[in-house]
Amino acid sequence: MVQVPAVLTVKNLYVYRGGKAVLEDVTFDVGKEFVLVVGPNGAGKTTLFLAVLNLVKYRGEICVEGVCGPERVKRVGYVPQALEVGRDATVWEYVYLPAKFRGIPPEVAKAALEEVGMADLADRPLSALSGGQRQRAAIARALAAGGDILLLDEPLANVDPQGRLELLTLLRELKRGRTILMASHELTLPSDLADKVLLLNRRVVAYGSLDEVLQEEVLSKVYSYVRVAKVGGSYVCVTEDYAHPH
Ligand SMILES: Nc1ncnc2c1ncn2[C@@H]1O[C@H](COP(=O)(O)OP(=O)(O)OP(=O)(O)O)[C@@H](O)[C@H]1O
Repeated sequence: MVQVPAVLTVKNLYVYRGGKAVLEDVTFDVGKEFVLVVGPNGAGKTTLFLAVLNLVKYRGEICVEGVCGPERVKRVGYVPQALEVGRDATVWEYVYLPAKFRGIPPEVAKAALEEVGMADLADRPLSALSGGQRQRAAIARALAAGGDILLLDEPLANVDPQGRLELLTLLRELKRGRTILMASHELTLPSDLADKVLLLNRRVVAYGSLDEVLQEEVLSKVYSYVRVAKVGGSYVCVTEDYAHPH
């Protein structure tokens, strides 16, 4: 695997929720690259993101270029699975609000809206957006607040095919010069999107290039049914969870 300088490092991470370990001894690092975070339901993908954001109690070390305390969060932008939005807010209000709280000038939020191709929709109420447009607005919000490390929690879920194509194009552009972790249930994605795959199931089951991890014998360690094919420029992976992932 190509070695790139680490931006985000996670070392011996443990998280307990509801009295049980949901992440155990998780260690990996990520440079300026795009990492797909996969694993069955309840594998700990969202919990990993919450720990990076300092939103759950954890044991272990999480650092952004040597900053391991809560200040590291200023570098991290988060796009949650369910977008908590007031439906009356406009795109601009939604995108600029967290940046405003951090004292970031509006120009940065404007540039973020432009980067996701939504500058012309700034005055539109969020309730009038499609699923794909909402995801793009959420990405702009995360970028505007200063996040050059982006944590995207299943951004392709509930997005129609056209929106999906637009999002994939945007994600390819965003990954230049940034660190992106994207949780996904779906493993059928263009192979040039991600640089690496982190296969989680409470622990790190595998971490490596797509060719290394998207293999039936690797994926079958956590999924009950797996078929993988490489078709044209894409991996086509069909998986089914075990009834009890742990
Ligand atoms: N607030 C909570 N209190 C207690 N346990 C929780 C809480 N939130 C999540 N969990 C548990 O933590 C484990 C990991 O959940 P998490 O949401 O991180 O997994 P995930 O991989 O993101 O799952 P999914 O793919 O279904 O979104 C699960 O067993 C879940 O039941």
